[in-house]
Amino acid sequence: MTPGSTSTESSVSKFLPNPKTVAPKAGVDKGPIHLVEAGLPEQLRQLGWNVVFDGHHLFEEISIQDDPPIGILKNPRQVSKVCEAVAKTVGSHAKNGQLPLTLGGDHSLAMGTISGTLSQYPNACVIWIDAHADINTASTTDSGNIHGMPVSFLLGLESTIPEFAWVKPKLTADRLVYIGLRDIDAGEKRILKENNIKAFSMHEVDKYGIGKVVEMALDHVNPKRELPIHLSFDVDALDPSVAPSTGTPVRGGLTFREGHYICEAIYETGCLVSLDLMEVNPSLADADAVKQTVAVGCSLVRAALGETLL
Ligand SMILES: NC(=[NH2+])NCCC[C@H](N)C(=O)O
Ligand SMILES: [Mn+2]
Ligand SMILES: [Mn+2]
Repeated sequence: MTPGSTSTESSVSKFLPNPKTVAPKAGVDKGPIHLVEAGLPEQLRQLGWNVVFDGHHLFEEISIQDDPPIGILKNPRQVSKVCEAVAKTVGSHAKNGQLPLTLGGDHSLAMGTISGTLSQYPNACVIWIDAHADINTASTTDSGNIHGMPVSFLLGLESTIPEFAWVKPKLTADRLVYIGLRDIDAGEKRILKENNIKAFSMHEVDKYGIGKVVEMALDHVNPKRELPIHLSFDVDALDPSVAPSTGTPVRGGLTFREGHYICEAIYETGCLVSLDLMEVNPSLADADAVKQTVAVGCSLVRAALGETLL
């Protein structure tokens, strides 16, 4: 076990939606396979975790033949079903006292992971590391990509689609904080303001430094450092020079160290109960870029699970 932890097991659960139907750009489903093949489970064992690896979830059984758009939302039934299955699996790992690590896959999966986490830890807070807010509703989304919407479902800001009725709005706006934002749609800006959601964009990272930003983020969602934390890390929060293989890269992102610092600081709280690493997409870059992104992904996860520099 990692120093200071009790009998928590790391449950490496890997979930991927059907690439053809869920990911706006095919290939995001292959990210987890690369992370696992790069040796992530073994690296976590080296850190002292007892890793229970669920295997690669391809969700063929959920392959829905007829999934026409709802409004402009793409593959809504498929995404909903996969996320619901993910919610159940994450919830049952958490119930067993394990720490679910979910490797994506696109960020719509966080609807599942966070629902699962909240089923076991109803008072958990969410720290969302991303270039994007992923808080569009069915009426604000321009792309129709559900990976740009999971937060609005989790907060109950989007509840007009019966296919997603299983997503119960168990998260409240005051238990959510963002770090790394820099590409926000107009409708999302309005939603963030109207709901008083705390967000540290790259502007604040530049202004205060990452140490202060993480401290302020924790002070907002977890002032006494006593609530369970779900960390949802979209690899596109990092600058594309650090993590190039991702579907929606945005320049001006977190440095390698800033990304790792966030993970280290959250681990240090002792409150982490569930972790996502999303949006590694090996099909979108040359082999060296893929290797680099996968290596960074593995090392972010290690940092969030206790690896230290000294
Ligand atoms: N998980 C992601 N990569 N999200 C990007 C979302 C981009 C854009 N805001 C959209 O809604 O389509
Ligand atoms: Mn995202
Ligand atoms: Mn993103």
